[in-house]
Amino acid sequence: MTLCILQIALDTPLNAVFDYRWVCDPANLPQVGQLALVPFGPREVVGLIVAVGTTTDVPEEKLKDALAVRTQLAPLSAQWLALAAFAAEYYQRPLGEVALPGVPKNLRVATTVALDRAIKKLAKVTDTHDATPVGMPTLNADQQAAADAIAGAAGFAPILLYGVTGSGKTEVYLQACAQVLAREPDGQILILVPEINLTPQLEANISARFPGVMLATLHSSLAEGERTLHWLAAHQGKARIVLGTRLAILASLPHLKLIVIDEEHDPSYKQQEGLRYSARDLAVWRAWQLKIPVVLGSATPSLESWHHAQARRYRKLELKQRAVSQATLPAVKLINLEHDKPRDGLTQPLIDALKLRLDRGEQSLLFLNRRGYSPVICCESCGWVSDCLRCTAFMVLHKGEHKLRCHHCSLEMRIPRHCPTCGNIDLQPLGRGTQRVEEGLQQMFPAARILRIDADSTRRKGSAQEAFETVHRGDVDILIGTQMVAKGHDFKKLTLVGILNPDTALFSHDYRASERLFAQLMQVAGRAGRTAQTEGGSASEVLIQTRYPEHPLYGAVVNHDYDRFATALLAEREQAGLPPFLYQAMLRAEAPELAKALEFLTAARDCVPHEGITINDPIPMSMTRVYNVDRAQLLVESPSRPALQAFLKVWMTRLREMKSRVKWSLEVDPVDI
Ligand SMILES: Nc1ncnc2c1ncn2[C@@H]1O[C@H](COP(=O)(O)OP(=O)(O)OP(=O)(O)O)[C@@H](O)[C@H]1O
Ligand SMILES: [Zn+2]
Repeated sequence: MTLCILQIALDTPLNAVFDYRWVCDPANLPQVGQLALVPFGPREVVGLIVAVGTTTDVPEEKLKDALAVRTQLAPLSAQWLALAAFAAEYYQRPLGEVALPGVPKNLRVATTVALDRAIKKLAKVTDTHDATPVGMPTLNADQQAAADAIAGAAGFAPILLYGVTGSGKTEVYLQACAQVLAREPDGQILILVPEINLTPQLEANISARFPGVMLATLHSSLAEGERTLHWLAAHQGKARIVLGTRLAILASLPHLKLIVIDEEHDPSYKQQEGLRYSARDLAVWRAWQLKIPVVLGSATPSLESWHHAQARRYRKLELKQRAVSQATLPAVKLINLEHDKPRDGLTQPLIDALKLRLDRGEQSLLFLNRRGYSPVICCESCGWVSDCLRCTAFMVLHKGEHKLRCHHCSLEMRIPRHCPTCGNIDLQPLGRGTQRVEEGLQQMFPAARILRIDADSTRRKGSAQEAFETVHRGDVDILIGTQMVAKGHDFKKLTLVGILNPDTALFSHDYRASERLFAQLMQVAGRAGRTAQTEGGSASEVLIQTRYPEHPLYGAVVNHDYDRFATALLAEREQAGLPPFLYQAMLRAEAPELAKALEFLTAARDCVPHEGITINDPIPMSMTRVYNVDRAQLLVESPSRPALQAFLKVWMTRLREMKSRVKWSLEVDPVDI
């Protein structure tokens, strides 16, 4: 028997790896990348073996024995470990906190029942290795050129697939996949989409196209058993295509040959808690590491990717036209709310346009990025408003449920019968959310089939998919929804899009707000007119209700002019010294009192020398209080990424040593400022 010392990474905030003793047959030495069960405090936890040695600094009497090594599972590859190590270092988190959550929960428990079951189940799947595509449509010349360029790219090749909405980017991905799978008999492909809701549509497409290929999906709403099975299928190389949301970027894919990120501009690729990573950025790093192509697809690329393409670090492939012949981009019109006063939130031109679609049996989409009935209720006699008791936010009226609800801390209360301050019984809803628009529409068009899709209407598992299927079947006349309906979906009968209240984002303090608003409007507008105009049917159009029709952002949407808008925004950013010309990190602190959070950040600001790094003053976050804690932030900036990284490393060590009771976190490349 041989005694070895296993160095193990565990999912804990402690920035360290832990040594354990393991006695085994020398023919069966544990390997780096294997999972092991170990005692940790009072618990038994599964960790990841990152080194196997013979010595340790831990005194003999303190050294504990590992309990088991999961030999039935092939080790995670050195490349996967390098990806986790990179993410840990770049985002300044302990390795274990990055690596272990990437492994399904079922494999991180004391028993191996679930693991053994999944292994057995997968052993029965026979892989035909037949990647012959079925029913591949003939691509247009631009699509074909793009697909060939992607499939033909050698080595590390970041590619921006810039194609207008409805230009058939999906077909380009599938065609490129077909070529890669045919060429690489074991090759695997990773396709990322920003929203779970987009997976069923694409999953169906991929399965129909490649019936002989095993497809695995990875997203947060899988049941644990399924997740284990799919993760394992990817890890064993059996799943040749893996389709997932951002978390899939950390999947183990031993034969990865191509990564596709659809709607690469989408903010959902950024994880906003725990390990605050950008799946898009990690994808580019992973492609670089493996020397493979990575495709970033969008009609409205992020300014970061656009900037890389302009500087020729990314290759730009363009699809200028809609894929379906005679389908054209919709005409975008601005309706000035100063002249056309809305009734139930809808102006007359929009009401007329809706009527026309109803008469012709076509679909319309109304987009309003605000759920609930109204964002606040108020008392007109004393000025009381429905503030949340725990947050700097209003409680939103949910009329159907007779409730006020805070969208930040989920506090709920019954709608007061009279004003809590002055007793006035006439409390008024102020402003309009999707439920209120839905109610108005029902009164206006009693015979129409109206469907609302937002986080409230799709709470039940599977209900979002059902709702989208109803729209695809054509059983809906007017669809009203939040950003959930804005992206990616290919609604074939839709000829009208109405955009109800986009102005608020024009005046945000966040410099990214206009980039986001522009992308969102272009995306939602892009849901209209994706098939050819039928005889006697309507030309597709988009009506935007605004108080600022002269704003250049709307002008760019009217002209479908991403190029000019992006170029102007980039020039502004360069002049103002903002990303992507500058690198940032945000330190956030939260405490029961704002003063404590600010005090911590002030101490943090001064605790290490920071030449070449700008550290701004600590400020309260714009929504200061959430769930009874006050939050403040400190922005750190540098024109050099390596300089910022070097500083962060020293700074984080120092901050951990401070052992402050204030809860704090760091976000590298923050997206919400
Ligand atoms: N070569 C082709 N011939 C005919 N139809 C096509 C072709 N390529 C794509 N299509 C069809 O065009 C429509 C739009 O394609 P797709 O949804 O891939 O667009 P997209 O570029 O991803 O758009 P978006 O950015 O808006 O999501 C789909 O209905 C698709 O089936
Ligand atoms: Zn609240």
